[in-house]
Amino acid sequence: MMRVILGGTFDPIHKGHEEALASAAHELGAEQVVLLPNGVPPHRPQPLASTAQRLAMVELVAATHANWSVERYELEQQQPSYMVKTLRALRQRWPNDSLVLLIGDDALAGLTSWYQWQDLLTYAHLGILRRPDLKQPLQVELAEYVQTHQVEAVTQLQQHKAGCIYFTASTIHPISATAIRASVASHASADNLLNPAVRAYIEQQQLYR
Ligand SMILES: Nc1ncnc2c1ncn2[C@@H]1O[C@H](COP(=O)(O)OP(=O)(O)OP(=O)(O)O)[C@@H](O)[C@H]1O
Ligand SMILES: O=C(O)c1ccc[n+]([C@@H]2O[C@H](COP(=O)([O-])O)[C@@H](O)[C@H]2O)c1
Repeated sequence: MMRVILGGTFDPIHKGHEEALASAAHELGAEQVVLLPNGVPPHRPQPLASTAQRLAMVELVAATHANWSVERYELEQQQPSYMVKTLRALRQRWPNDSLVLLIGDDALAGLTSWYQWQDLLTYAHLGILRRPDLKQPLQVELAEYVQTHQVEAVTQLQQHKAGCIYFTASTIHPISATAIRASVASHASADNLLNPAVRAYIEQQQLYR
């Protein structure tokens, strides 16, 4: 069985996340889709919404798709959310599954700053979502690493449980949570960028105003 995982701050979760995830899951033939909200993001300012609110929004989105679930592991930890530690824990829980961690290619460009980044592939594959406007070349060490582990066929992700890097066909829509928070704060409409259930929740909780 294959599980695709998208980790994020989700402040809030938006259609960019939702559509990229649905399309990548379809392309890879994944049976399960896992949304992984982080607890204490190690690498960025802390979220505006509370942990409970971010979790509620992610759960509203998961509920609108068959086979999508929310993984609370990082929310239950007191320490910063280091992905390698999370994947190690998820690997113990799902020893026989193919696990594919999806990240944007902007995140890939910064991968060497992640805690123990070279161990990520011990526990999962990396599936890369492409940002068409990003033409930033990878630094040499990372480019070589990618070349060593890159596979061209989805079947290789299905046949192995971890260890491969695969560039998905799904591209990143130019939607960001930062822009959505700014729109809500200035009373501009972000309606078509959000799942309707999340839109209603933000309104009801008076978030980002
Ligand atoms: N529009 C998008 N399409 C596809 N993937 C996205 C999009 N926006 C973010 N992602 C990916 O989703 C993951 C989690 O993103 P995150 O929660 O930080 O959202 P964000 O919109 O980038 O937030 P912020 O603007 O607050 O930084 C990352 O791997 C990121 O590359
Ligand atoms: O493990 C790390 O060191 C690490 C460093 C940066 C980001 N992450 C995780 O990567 C995912 C995407 O993060 P972002 O906000 O950089 O798009 C999210 O789940 C973060 O918690 C993880």
